[in-house]
Amino acid sequence: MSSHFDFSKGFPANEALLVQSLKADRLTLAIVGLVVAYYVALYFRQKSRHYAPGPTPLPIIGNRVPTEKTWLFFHELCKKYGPIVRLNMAGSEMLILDELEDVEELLGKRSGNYSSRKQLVYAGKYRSTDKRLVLLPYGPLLKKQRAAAFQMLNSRAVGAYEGIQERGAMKLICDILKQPTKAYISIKWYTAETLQTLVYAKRFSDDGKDLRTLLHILETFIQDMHPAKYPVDTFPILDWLPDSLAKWRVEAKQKHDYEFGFYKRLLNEVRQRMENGENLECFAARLIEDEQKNGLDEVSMAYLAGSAFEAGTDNTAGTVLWALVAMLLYPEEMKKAQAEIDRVLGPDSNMPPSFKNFEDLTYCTALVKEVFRWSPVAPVSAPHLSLQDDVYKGYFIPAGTTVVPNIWAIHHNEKRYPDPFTFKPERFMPKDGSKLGTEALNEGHCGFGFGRRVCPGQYLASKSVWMGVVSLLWAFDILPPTDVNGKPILPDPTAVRKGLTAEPDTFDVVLKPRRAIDVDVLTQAWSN
Ligand code: HEM
Repeated sequence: MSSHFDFSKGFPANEALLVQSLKADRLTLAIVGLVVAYYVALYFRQKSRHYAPGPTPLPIIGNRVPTEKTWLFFHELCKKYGPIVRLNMAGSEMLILDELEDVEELLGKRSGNYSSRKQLVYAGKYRSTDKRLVLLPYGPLLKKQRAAAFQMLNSRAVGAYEGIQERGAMKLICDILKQPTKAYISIKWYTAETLQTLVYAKRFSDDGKDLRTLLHILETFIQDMHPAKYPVDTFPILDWLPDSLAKWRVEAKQKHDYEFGFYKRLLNEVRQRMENGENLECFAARLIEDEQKNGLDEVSMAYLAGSAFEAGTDNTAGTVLWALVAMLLYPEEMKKAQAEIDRVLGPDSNMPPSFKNFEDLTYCTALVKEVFRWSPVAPVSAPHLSLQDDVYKGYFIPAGTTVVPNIWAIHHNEKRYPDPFTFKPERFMPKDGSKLGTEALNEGHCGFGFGRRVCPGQYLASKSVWMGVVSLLWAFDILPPTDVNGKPILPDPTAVRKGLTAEPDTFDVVLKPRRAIDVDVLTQAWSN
């Protein structure tokens, strides 16, 4: 029997199947061969290069990183392997930096190479349609957005917002006096409303509907931007799946529609008011006026204004909340700050401190700086991404490495800050007895990040924290509740909310007025 087929006549069905499966087998073999060759080549290439030390990655998935208290996990690795640790997550390089000297060199002096961000498929591509400043890669859109933000937030410009911050802090005191059990939401209201006034020239309505929407957006966003939260951010190949098999994509797009709708509405309200002839002094109005010059489209403008609103609210409020935790655990430091306030304003003052008192409240300023150090609200900053191959201290750092500065570890480095776990404002008191200006709030710690991606809102933020904390210290004794035996119930300073940032976990606090405050007088002062 001939073993040859007549190709022109086609195959009997089972023979056709045989040929098809032979072809498929060959294809599979070729693909497997290519993949193996790729990994073998990668292995030898990596072997020939001297990478920073780190734990051995598991096959295919690489190293795993927890989504909670990531900074502690990174610090433990650095204790074992040294201050520079390399991780590999499914082929994606990551470098953990535990010491300031290395961070300053790479993210500071070499910032031309280390100022991008890794593209996050879920939070960046789908949720933010690649328009949210904090997630933008290095490039023209980032430069445009940062330049526009700089105009509103540079150290000189923020001097003009002091009145807004002072009035916001007065309202904070009134809100807590009226509803002492709702301090948490009053603090969020304070930081968010300061920003809403600056960005959109409006206050929240009494029902706080917009605040709730913003907090809802933030709650999910700080979790979504964790690079280890969604498998697609580790295995981008999953993005090839159709929507029917990628429910996460549908969900990310829904979140985009929701938040973009919200930010667009706020921007359009400003546009409408300008068209109605109102002369508005706010960031959104500047963006609308400079639309042509800035070259930003509507989505970019809505996200940029929204970014200032959202990036500022949570971190600023989180830091004020950490100050409360510190006061509960370190009552002596609280008393020293209150004694200073009473000395400067007079024990019977009926109005809270203002920025005019800043230079006389040195201990309070040192206390606020210590809060930034003791419990940084952004413990691993926002990771940077390198653009080109580099060599540092003999270690090869390939292009596309995610570089994580461990701010928490830097702030708890014993050599830099002796007795680092203790809250000690004295460490920031000038040795020569000189006064501190507002710029001092941002010095001596690195809570606002590094290099070309340093927080653009840092000058506004540190002054908002100062004003909030000093006003609370003026108005209230910050006390722990007690249990049935009269024992104080103290917060755990290591308990944090889930996500890449670290707001303290829920804790109970008693805010007891320490002076007679006329709420009507104060209300009149802030509502003007
Ligand atoms: C206490 C409050 C705040 C803290 C601790 C804080 C901290 C940070 C940190 C660590 C980063 C990442 C920096 C880096 O990548 O190296 C950052 C980025 C950013 N922050 Fe803040 N921030 C605060 C308040 C604010 C405020 C009030 C605003 C706006 C009004 C703001 C706007 C931004 C923006 C837009 C980015 C992204 C910058 C970029 O990716 O280029 N932040 N912040």
